[in-house]
Amino acid sequence: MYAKVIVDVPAKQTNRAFDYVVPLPLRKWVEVGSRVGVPFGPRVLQGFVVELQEESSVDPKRVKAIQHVMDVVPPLTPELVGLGRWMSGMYLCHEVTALQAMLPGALKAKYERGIQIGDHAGEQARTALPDVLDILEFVRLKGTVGMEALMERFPNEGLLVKQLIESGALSEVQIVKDRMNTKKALTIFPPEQIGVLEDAVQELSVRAVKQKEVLRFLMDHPVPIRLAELMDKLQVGAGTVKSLSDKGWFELREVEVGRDPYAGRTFLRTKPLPLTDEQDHVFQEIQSAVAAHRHEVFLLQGVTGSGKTEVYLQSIQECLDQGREAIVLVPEISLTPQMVERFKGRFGDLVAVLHSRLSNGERYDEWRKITRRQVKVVIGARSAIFAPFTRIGLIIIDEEHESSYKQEESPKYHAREIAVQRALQHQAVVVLGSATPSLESIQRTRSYRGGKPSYRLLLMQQRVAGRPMPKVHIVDMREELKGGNRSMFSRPLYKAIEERLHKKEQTVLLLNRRGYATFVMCRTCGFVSTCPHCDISLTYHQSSRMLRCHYCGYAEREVSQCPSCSSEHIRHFGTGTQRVEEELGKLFPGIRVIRMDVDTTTEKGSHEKWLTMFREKQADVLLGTQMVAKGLDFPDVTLVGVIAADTVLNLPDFRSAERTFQLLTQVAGRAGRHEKLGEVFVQTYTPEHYSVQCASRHDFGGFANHELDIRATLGYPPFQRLILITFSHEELPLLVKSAEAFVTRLKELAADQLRSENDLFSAVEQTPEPAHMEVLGPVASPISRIKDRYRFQCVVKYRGNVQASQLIGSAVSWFEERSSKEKLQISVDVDPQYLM
Ligand SMILES: Nc1ncnc2c1ncn2[C@@H]1O[C@H](COP(=O)(O)OP(=O)(O)OP(=O)(O)O)[C@@H](O)[C@H]1O
Ligand SMILES: [Zn+2]
Ligand SMILES: [Zn+2]
Repeated sequence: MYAKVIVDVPAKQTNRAFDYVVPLPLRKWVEVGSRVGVPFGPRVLQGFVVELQEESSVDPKRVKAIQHVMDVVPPLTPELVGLGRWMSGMYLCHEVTALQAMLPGALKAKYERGIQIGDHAGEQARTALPDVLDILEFVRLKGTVGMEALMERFPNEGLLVKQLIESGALSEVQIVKDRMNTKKALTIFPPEQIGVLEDAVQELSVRAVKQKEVLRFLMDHPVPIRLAELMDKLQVGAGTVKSLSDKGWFELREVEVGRDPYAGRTFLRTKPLPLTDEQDHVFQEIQSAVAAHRHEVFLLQGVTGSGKTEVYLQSIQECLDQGREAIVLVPEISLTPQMVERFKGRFGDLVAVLHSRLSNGERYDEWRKITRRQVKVVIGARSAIFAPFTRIGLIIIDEEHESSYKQEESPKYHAREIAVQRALQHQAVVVLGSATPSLESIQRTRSYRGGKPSYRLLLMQQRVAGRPMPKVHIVDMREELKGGNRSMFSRPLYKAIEERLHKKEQTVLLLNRRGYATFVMCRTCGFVSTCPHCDISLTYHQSSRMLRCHYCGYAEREVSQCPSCSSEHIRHFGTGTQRVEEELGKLFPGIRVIRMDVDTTTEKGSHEKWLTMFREKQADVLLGTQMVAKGLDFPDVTLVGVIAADTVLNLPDFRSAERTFQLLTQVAGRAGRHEKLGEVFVQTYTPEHYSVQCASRHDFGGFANHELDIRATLGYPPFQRLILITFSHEELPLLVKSAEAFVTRLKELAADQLRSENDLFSAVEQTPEPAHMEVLGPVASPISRIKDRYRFQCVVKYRGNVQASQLIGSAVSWFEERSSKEKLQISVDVDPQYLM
């Protein structure tokens, strides 16, 4: 038997599968998805088995053998291995990079695997076959057995061992000298004859109050308890407990604990709520697709507070009832304890939580619950999309428009695309939910394939219980300036905050820090410098005092007078949260402000801490960046203020209007979600802009139509797709020369393909849209130098049946063959979220 193995060296030369013999003793242990050690040149490397076959076309004398297998249960499923191949073609990354991205960090480190007796060994032992007893006995005697020792002793029992692990009779662990090891905790085991503690209490001196308290507690609760928990409960020191165990009243020893980050927290079980008509309609659609095992993608557009989460919960229940599994993605910053609580409250221990604030070890424990089939639901941020489930029925992506679903480093995948790809393999349903769906997704509900829209649109236009949407006021900051107000707070917003302080209600203030001080705007008339070729605002470069276009390279000198109204109040624009906080303090002495931004939330758990404080009304104002805009559900928030809506609007990015609309809608949605009415003030220098106007009317449809028209005219997504190619080199002249050579070659390749493609189209007379591809640039990247490397970029725009990734792949190979010694780096970003 032969295995095709992808070795763990992300390089062009190793970006293919190599053939290895599977030696006889390993045959029962190796599967597609197994990690193996293979000889490669002088070294032994880690690799992934991606295929098994009876024959190999490689000369048998030259084929080497797999040395060892690293895990009993392969960390990847055959489906994920296939996904890795797809990703490498789609996103132009090394296959091994894609596979590695699917594993929890703990598994990427150097380590060894071992087998121990599991929690359920006892049950097995009673009913088991002699073979099983042999294995269990062997492991029991050794404590921890290395993979190799086990395989040597039971070469033919691979399947059986896997079954034992699945049933919990054995458990796979990491034997590492490192921190990743499974965690142990000192635990108290009360004696079986609990009555003896009564004697102990009598024996102790009257002054040993604390010790007696511990013993009494154990008599009332005669079950094992962690030392830390007991100390916490009774407010006693470790010494007190230790002295009791030294006297032999009970046993104190270390046991392995799952690092469940939510351990010890009790989640109130919740029952499904009776659905509103709108919710029920949506739920029926989703549930019937799930029940029919029909692959379908739904776009659920529901206004803020319409009760999307309840629909998710009931759909998941439906999926579980069918014996299938569900993945829920939420943006990292919405993955708060409140969010987790809603899922754990409904599904209890069937839920695993994966997010980046967990330590490597915690993540690994959660991930193991999936491979051990202990959980049926995974809730997590982007990378949870790779959860190694084998019977997926439903994948939910909440806030599907969020740009954080796109990974910025290789593999530069979009979780939405991965979700659809995986769901296709599982005949599963995808639900993309948002109050402000991305235009890409909206367009897919309107474009038909085989008579059906690619995505199906489901709508929820009412808030639950007939609660009204908050009233949104647009405040024209140009008028404020004319009226002599130079403060960053307009008079209406000032009054509104004052009122809330008086009524003891709460306020959320949003300041967008992205794009800090980068664009130039006239404070008198709102004029913003834009590129004459691209309809995108120019970026101010402090060092050269120039304004530049990041798409086409156009540049102009900084101006000191507004070209539109000749005012001298023109300057680069931006303000920080800290300054807003100071000003609040001056305007409203004694005001209690919680500031949430990157500076105040770096510490683990700080994000949750601030939100809890705010929920408990320890502050009047929650002031922050984007992180205050999403998912928060506080009953006493009746006012939302946006300090400057324009900061996003004028970013040099074709998505800036979309992002502005999304942000304004999301943050407005935080107000008045419960009994009290909500009110929103949006301060802006461009009150007439359609993104501001539509957001103020809660008019998603109007915004989408307007924006789609513009995108169609300018040839931007979703009508054309983009690929960003970035070149970098230490020497500028070489970089420019290479980038130009690359672009020339790419254009040649594209011309060839397009010719044949469009010939084909005209031959069959059925072209929905003719294939088209253009290459813009190369121009200097917006960030023109990083770590002493200069950067240039080009943007590929294409539509129709163009194999753009493949074309770029060929151009990259062509280039690398010619210039192997030059240190030019090329990085490719398919469907980039930011063109930087
Ligand atoms: N059928 C229902 N009956 C009563 N209350 C409900 C129902 N569905 C949801 N709710 C409540 O309505 C509130 C808003 O629901 P939820 O948070 O799910 O909205 P959402 O659409 O996810 O909002 P957002 O997009 O703003 O996060 C919650 O407090 C929720 O418990
Ligand atoms: Zn002006
Ligand atoms: Zn331009």
